[in-house]
Amino acid sequence: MSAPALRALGLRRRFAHPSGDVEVLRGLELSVDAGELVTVSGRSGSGKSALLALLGGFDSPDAGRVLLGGEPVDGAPPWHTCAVLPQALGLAPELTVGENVALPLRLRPDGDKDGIDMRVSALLGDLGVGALVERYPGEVSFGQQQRVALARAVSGRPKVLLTDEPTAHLDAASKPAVLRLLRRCADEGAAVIVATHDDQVRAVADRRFRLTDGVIMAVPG
Ligand SMILES: Nc1ncnc2c1ncn2[C@@H]1O[C@H](COP(=O)(O)OP(=O)(O)OP(=O)(O)O)[C@@H](O)[C@H]1O
Repeated sequence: MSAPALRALGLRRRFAHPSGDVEVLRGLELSVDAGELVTVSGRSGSGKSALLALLGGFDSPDAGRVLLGGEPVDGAPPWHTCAVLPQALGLAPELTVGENVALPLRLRPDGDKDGIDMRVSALLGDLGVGALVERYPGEVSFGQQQRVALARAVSGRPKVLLTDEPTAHLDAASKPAVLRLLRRCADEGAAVIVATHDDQVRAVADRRFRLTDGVIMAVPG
């Protein structure tokens, strides 16, 4: 049997503050298979973003480990292995919208370079921001930037996709396309983990978790 796409084992993370340390994760366990979409909810400050930073290799746990496809994570893996959509988005301001979305495809060692433009316009079109392809991130709204950053995260067909509140700045008309894309990524074989407060995201998930007191628990749909 193949290893889960993503596994977190006994994750602990403590942050030092002058007013007292905060232990955000206290032995957290999580296992997500390829093709699954899971949500992680929890009150503001419960540690969802801290968890995604550990899963994506942008931060190191005080104890425990993260395995991607059975291999230990040591620093941020390449985009086609694990792509992250953080709340801050992280679009490159000096690249156009289209160039940002193309980046993971250009960096993918085994990628079909001929199909890049077509995939970029298809993704941006699906998300309703196709007309923005030649603009720079600073020339589009935050909600539009969020969809561009999602298109960039998924463009390289990552095995694991980590997204932090991907619907937080979207209006009702823009959201269904984002939900469809997250679902499609999982249906095409990615392990998709979404930190969210949004019931509509939870509705399209295969499994739902809640992060409370540093550990994660499954919650019914
Ligand atoms: N780099 C850091 N240094 C110190 N404290 C931190 C750091 N990152 C997070 N924290 C603290 O860890 C806790 C969890 O923060 P985190 O951003 O993970 O919460 P969250 O569940 O994602 O919240 P939200 O739903 O508001 O985005 C908070 O108390 C926060 O202040």
